[in-house]
Amino acid sequence: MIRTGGVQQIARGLCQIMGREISKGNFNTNISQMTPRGTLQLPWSSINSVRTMAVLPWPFSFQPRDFSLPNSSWGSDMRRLYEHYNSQCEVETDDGEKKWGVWRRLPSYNRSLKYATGGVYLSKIIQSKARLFTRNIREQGAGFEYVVFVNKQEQKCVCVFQAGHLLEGPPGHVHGGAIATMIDTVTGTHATYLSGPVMTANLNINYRSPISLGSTVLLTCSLDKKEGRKTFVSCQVTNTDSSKLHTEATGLFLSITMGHLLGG
Ligand SMILES: CCCCCCCCCCCCCCCC(=O)SCCNC(=O)CCNC(=O)[C@H](O)C(C)(C)COP(=O)(O)OP(=O)(O)OC[C@H]1O[C@@H](n2cnc3c(N)ncnc32)[C@H](O)[C@@H]1OP(=O)(O)O
Repeated sequence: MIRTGGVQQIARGLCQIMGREISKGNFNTNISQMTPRGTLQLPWSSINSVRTMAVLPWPFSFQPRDFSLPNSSWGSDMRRLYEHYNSQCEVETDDGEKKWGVWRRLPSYNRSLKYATGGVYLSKIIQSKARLFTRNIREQGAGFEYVVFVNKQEQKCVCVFQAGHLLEGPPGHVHGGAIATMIDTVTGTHATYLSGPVMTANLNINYRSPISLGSTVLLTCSLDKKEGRKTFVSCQVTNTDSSKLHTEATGLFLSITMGHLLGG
């Protein structure tokens, strides 16, 4: 149920972007409802008093850049693994129809919900400058280059991650905080995919072997269990053929309402 004015504002804002209207009702999106073209199928059937609701564009900004698509900074490992999973995202049936495959590539933008106020600190001026932490470095290849694919059947996801030169920790190697950031991002995205909006409550990380700066690694996440509002996810960071373990982690994610994000 919509509980706060802020949530209603978001719902209205999203609908206004799309030139549609909503008066009241539920607003609980799940990124598993994204369609092949990166649009989002909102659960409009659960919204009362809604006029013409159908498939709406992903509610970030107008024609946002999708950072999960290949760019010229991607090395051969990054491209090869992207192709490996991307080729399994869509399959062609005997009668030539395109259908989802076992994997889905999740689009990635530099701003999540545009209308989140973030409480009193995120003024309208600051809000317009807010950016997703992992997507805030303009230079391609300098920071976090990554793409996430999810496999709903197996309730797992993989992230292909190429660590840029601005992520240095120990000389020539990736900073532990940058690795933790990627683990939080990918496990959090996976938990959101499985359970809807969540926040990280607990993250345990063991660093087993350093990651060379500029190299590409795989983050593989799987669902351990779901208990009420709790989603438990584990994650392994390995080299590209999974023969070497770099990092392993477990995370607890708690389902939240949109009001929790808005401070409402
Ligand atoms: C949204 C739309 C998405 C759109 C798609 C966009 C995709 C774009 C990708 C970006 C992906 C980035 C992903 C980053 C994700 C973050 O980094 S989130 C930021 C870091 N996390 C935070 O700031 C969270 C801060 N903490 C909190 O807000 C609150 O503590 C929480 C986590 C919401 C929980 O509070 P609460 O809801 O009041 O829950 P509470 O009643 O305290 O506890 C409920 C249960 O959980 C247990 N629990 C709570 N905390 C813990 C804990 N730390 N350890 C163990 N148990 C715990 C309690 O013991 C309790 O258990 P039971 O007694 O029920 O068995």
